[in-house]
Amino acid sequence: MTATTAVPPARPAPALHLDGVGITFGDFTAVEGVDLDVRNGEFVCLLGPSGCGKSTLLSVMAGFVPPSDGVIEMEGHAIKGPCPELGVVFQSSDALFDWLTVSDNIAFGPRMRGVDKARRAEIVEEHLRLVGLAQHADKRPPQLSGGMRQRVQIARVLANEPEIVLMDEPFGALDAQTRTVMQVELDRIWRQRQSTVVFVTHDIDEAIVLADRVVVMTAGPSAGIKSTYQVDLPRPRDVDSPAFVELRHAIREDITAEVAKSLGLPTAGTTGTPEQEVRA
Ligand SMILES: Nc1ncnc2c1ncn2[C@@H]1O[C@H](COP(=O)(O)OP(=O)(O)OP(=O)(O)O)[C@@H](O)[C@H]1O
Repeated sequence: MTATTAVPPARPAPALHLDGVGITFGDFTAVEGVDLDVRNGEFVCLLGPSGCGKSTLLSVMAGFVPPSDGVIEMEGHAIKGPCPELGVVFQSSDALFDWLTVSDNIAFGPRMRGVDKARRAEIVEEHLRLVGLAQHADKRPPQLSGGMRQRVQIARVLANEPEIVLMDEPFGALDAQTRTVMQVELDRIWRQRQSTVVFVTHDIDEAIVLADRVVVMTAGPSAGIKSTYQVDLPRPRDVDSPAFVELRHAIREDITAEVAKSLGLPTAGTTGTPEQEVRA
């Protein structure tokens, strides 16, 4: 007779795993001791005071900069540099090729990967539809508005079918109305694609509208994770709902405390405690 032992199914490695990540520039420590797991299909927003190290942390996740300390892995493998599995959307749409049409900008990545012409045409059509730019396929980026250019950038990144999309304040340069529309659009696109997203912003409402989890960073230097908020509100989110307003208030207090600390001001009346987990 043979004895059998039930083996629990292996848990898939997180999409992104950061363990004790630190980033220094010379003798300046920008980020220190960051532990963070991002699940597959999760939308995580990194929020924090200006200059705390959000973009720096994102650059490390993108493989642009190696961490000075700690480990960073994608699906269980060390990130050694930029790779097609990691798509990056920047704040400015300067990364677009102004001399190419919208279609050709979207087709660029697949062409570089050797995708044949017929399949490229399908990818372009699908992504033009996804970002609502089918009517503008033959225009060039300078002929588009800021919001449209950002949608081209998003389409171009998604056309490469990255496992993880890293976004560094992609709507930061847009006016308030366009920004709100883009947040709704991105929420819709993400729900359709269910990609893993890490999104940097300093806009609290933007983070709550988009995220499954909001990660609030401490003020630098040596910035780390102050608190995380699991956002379980139904999508699309109602910015005027009591739960949204309450969460906005809690996060604002958290960040205000960090800004005050960095300016050497008193922080009485704030709620933040290190690494707290809050559900909304
Ligand atoms: N290449 C570099 N050399 C030296 N210091 C740097 C470098 N890049 C970033 N820093 C410093 O690291 C800190 C974090 O910068 P970072 O741009 O990541 O902040 P941030 O949170 O994204 O800011 P913001 O919200 O204003 O965009 C800042 O003090 C910045 O001056």
